[in-house]
Amino acid sequence: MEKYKHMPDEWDRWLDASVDRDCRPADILAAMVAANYDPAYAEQVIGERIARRRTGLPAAERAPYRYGTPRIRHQGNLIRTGDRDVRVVMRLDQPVVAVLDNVLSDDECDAVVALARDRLAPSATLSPATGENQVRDTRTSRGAFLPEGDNALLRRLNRRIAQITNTPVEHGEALHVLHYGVGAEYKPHPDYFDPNSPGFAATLRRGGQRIATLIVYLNDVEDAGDTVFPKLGLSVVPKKGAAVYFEYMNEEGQLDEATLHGGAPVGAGEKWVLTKWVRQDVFR
Ligand SMILES: O=C(O)CCC(=O)C(=O)O
Ligand SMILES: [Fe+2]
Repeated sequence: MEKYKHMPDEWDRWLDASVDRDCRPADILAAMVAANYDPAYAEQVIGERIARRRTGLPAAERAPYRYGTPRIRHQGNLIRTGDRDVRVVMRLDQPVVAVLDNVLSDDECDAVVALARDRLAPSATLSPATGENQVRDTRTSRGAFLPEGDNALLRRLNRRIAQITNTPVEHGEALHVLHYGVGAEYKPHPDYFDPNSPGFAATLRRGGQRIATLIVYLNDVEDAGDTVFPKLGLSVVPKKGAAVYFEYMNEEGQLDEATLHGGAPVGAGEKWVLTKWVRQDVFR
């Protein structure tokens, strides 16, 4: 039977009551999954409900995001890094999104793919409700973190990306590679962690909130697989060595929901990306 991805009023009231009684998120989730709810859907609504109870405000009633000066800086179309001239192709200011070219050379892209290929594992997502890492149909790619260690290429890329994002290198998480086969996708999501979701407390202690993301395309995709921003009607088409940058936390700690994005299903061929998520503080 098809799993439920919406809730009748009766269940809605049950969920409110369970949250009000401080039931354990894992128990609420287990009850919903036993009643045939889609697990990813259940985690999402439970996380949101707890978050709403803690802030007392639904998302629509919070203060609108205030835009400051974008972190990323360029002169003309140029971002000069220590070892490579990166080009800005497109910039949007609200939300802050930029499309960059010439971020990695073809050889660097191939070398990163070669490094990651044998380390891939099914991509997991962190449950907003329980904080567990789970494999869900919202994310059907395979991925691997690439800790820098003593790898000269990764070290160079981490430094270059820190210069592009104008953030300290220590604030970056380890580089992360994703591989999508035909039909694989990453459904729209924010990259930041809702600070009120109980499942995200542990990761938020490791360097604070995520503030910005750089996604570098490591190959040309035969068909589709765009990075989509559904609230903007924007699709960034993968191009080997190019990248999309976006930022979503300002100095006041507000989070920009307009940066919701996903990896659309790959139509033909395969898609490889390299992601850098940047934290507020030193990431440990
Ligand atoms: O594959 C994409 O285009 C999006 C990847 C993504 O959203 C991420 O790595 O956070
Ligand atoms: Fe993302």
